[in-house]
Amino acid sequence: MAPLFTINPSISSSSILKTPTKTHFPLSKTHHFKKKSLSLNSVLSTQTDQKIPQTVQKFWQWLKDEGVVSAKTPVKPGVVPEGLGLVATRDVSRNDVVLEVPKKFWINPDAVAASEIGSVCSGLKPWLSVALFLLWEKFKGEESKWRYYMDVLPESTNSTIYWSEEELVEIQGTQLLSTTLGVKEYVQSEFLKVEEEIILPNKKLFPFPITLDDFFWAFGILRSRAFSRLRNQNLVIIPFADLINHSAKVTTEDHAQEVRGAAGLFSWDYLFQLRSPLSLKAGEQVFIQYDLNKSNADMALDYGFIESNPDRDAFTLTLEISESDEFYADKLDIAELNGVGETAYFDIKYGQPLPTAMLLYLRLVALGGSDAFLLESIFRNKIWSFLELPISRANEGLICQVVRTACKSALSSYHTTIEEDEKLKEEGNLSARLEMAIGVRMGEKRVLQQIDDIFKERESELDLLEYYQERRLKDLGLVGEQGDIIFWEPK
Ligand SMILES: C[S@@+](CC[C@H](N)C(=O)[O-])C[C@H]1O[C@@H](n2cnc3c(N)ncnc32)[C@H](O)[C@@H]1O
Repeated sequence: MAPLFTINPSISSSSILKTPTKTHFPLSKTHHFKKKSLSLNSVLSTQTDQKIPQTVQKFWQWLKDEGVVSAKTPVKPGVVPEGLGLVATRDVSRNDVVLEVPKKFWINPDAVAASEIGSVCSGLKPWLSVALFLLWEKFKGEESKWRYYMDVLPESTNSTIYWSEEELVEIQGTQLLSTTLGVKEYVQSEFLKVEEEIILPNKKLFPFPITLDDFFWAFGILRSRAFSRLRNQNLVIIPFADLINHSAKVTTEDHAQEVRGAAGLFSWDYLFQLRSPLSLKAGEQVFIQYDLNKSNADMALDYGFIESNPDRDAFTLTLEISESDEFYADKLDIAELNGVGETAYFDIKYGQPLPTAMLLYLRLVALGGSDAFLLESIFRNKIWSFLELPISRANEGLICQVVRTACKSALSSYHTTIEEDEKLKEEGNLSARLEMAIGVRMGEKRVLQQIDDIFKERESELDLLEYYQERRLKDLGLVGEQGDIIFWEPK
């Protein structure tokens, strides 16, 4: 029998915010803010604080000049352990509006369409057009309307798309590594297409060389800073609002919204409005929750940091109906009738039960031998509900065996054990990237271990489980409560 499941990452290349790669950003002559890890208290007191980089001070002045912020705005940019962040300038109550940014300062596909490069970007995927726009504005340097914003953008993050080969060795065997490589390949191929179809044929619009590294920079910026949960806005960068950092302490996600309101002295427009999810004292940093559903591997790829919370540990199991299965067509038909396909992905999270559909799918994939009659068309409408419970000892045993073998094989492909990782963590003194690598590989292994434990326990219960034929006899009233067969006795 072909392998029941392969272990590989699921990469969606359809949307930027689920997909992307490496490097250095030599780009323009404008100087970039270099991340520093200063303590919060040392920073933010006044507008002219020398510890605030010049670029940030100029950005703040620009926001004031443009009327985006005023004396009423209760936050300002500051240097914090996460790079730049937003810090309260006075006490803020939970749910208070901390900032509003008018639509004319949003960078989204509409802004690109209205720009000089709009005509050549019209057929592009939204993320590609915004990425090109960022690069185009960046290269314009002093000429750019967005120069003060461009100057506060980081050169890179700790996202795995920027890791060196040596650093990537630390996530050897992980799904994060396969996803990272897949995303890098995807971004590279999109870059080559855009270069050939848009950049090179429009030399007047793009008189400067755009390298793959530049493109990765733009991709990383989008991936780590774009807001995607606004009504009508699937991909939008909001300068100033994008300085906000994430904290696990925030457990709600609805902090941002689009409202209509005053955008300057005489005009009304849509505003991006951000509320503080927590109450704060003056001088404290404002945080939001980026995404409750992302695993640590997603966070490492998108934002370049992870949480120590084991609830973020996850592993995606990929199960498939093999084309070489003699019942391939019937199984596929049944799967499709029930909303799954030839390949199914199941995200397993640490500490949470297995997804319900996973056992059904496994039982279907493993169906064969004397159970194969259930695949006949007369059972087509009922088979999915039959699969909710164990079918036969052979079927359930096969599932356990295959899943456990796959877990063990996946576990052996990591170059360290959970215990070795724990020891490294205890020893401390790790770089941010190494700490992330250890956290993610340990998390994946913990989930694999958990899956193995679940199926190990199930394997030990195989003799105690009730199977399809027994249930059927019971339904027909032919089996007693104790499992004894009731024979018909003529009176
Ligand atoms: C939307 S930006 C926030 C502003 C950013 N700190 C800066 O300096 O421009 C998201 C990036 O901030 C950093 N960041 C946000 N929250 C963080 C956290 N809790 N721990 C570490 N880094 C964080 C990561 O580099 C992430 O990619």
